[in-house]
Amino acid sequence: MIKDETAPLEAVVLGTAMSLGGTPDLAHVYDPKSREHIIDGTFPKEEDLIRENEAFKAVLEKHHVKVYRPETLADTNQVYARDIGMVIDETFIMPNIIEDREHEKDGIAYLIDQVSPEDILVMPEGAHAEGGDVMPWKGRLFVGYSEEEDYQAYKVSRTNRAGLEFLEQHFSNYEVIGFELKKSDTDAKANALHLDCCFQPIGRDQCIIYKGGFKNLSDYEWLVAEFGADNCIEITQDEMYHMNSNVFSISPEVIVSEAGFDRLNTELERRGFTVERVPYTEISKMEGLFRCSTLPLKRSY
Ligand SMILES: NC(=O)NCCC[C@H](N)C(=O)O
Repeated sequence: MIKDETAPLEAVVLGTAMSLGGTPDLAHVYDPKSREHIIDGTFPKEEDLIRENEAFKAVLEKHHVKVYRPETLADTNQVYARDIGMVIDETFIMPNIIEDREHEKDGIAYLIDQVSPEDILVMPEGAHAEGGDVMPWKGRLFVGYSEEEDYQAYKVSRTNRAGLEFLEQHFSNYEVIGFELKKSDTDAKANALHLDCCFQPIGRDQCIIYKGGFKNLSDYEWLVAEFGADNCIEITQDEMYHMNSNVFSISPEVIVSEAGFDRLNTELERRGFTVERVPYTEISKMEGLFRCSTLPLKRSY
């Protein structure tokens, strides 16, 4: 059962960096930050990614979370488990994701086999959504998406209107609210790859938000009004680039955050959160962080 972003976590799929397949060539890159690091010769090494990813696993286990791993597929980047499936209520949704990453789904097939068939929802052709864009929160379903023009124009546009409408049809118990995101295939500072790259609810009624990630100012303003300005931690463009909104909630009180996010971590502690600091800078080079690395299966209510 998953109804929100922060209830105490019981079980999760954590992506793996094993058998990453080395540095991709530019023809096979699908986000601007990886692209930047390939060009600069700073694309992360598998051993460093594994070290960071295992440190995250240790923190999850310290908090008694059952951690499942994808089956390792040869030469496949499986770090970001978030995007390849999603759980809403008791339903496991198998979405249509970017073709370059479709193969990653094979790694979690063994887990999906354990879900009863009536709890599996397969997205129809033409509807696209990735888990990083989808967030249940207090009876609402926040969805980052692109309208057709952007969806066709950008590789980093991953959820389309048909995906949004599919969620609307199947989760009529939620009020589905779509937010168009700003996209760039070449400039990571001008790109909100997924909704969780510019926004995430935390605690019971707070959020982390980057204004510039929203294509329409009115969406950002709506969220700030909804959460209340005092309950929003606003982050800068640089903080967005370093993925400050992509922390991960183990519970309403405990947040996993990057060890070097000084301003954010201090602010979270000032607000009463327990911050579990994990070094994750190498993983951040591929335009994802903690939330992106996880696919929560069960939170307790
Ligand atoms: N939820 C997320 O934002 N996931 C990060 C995915 C990063 C990966 N390089 C991608 O472009 O799909």
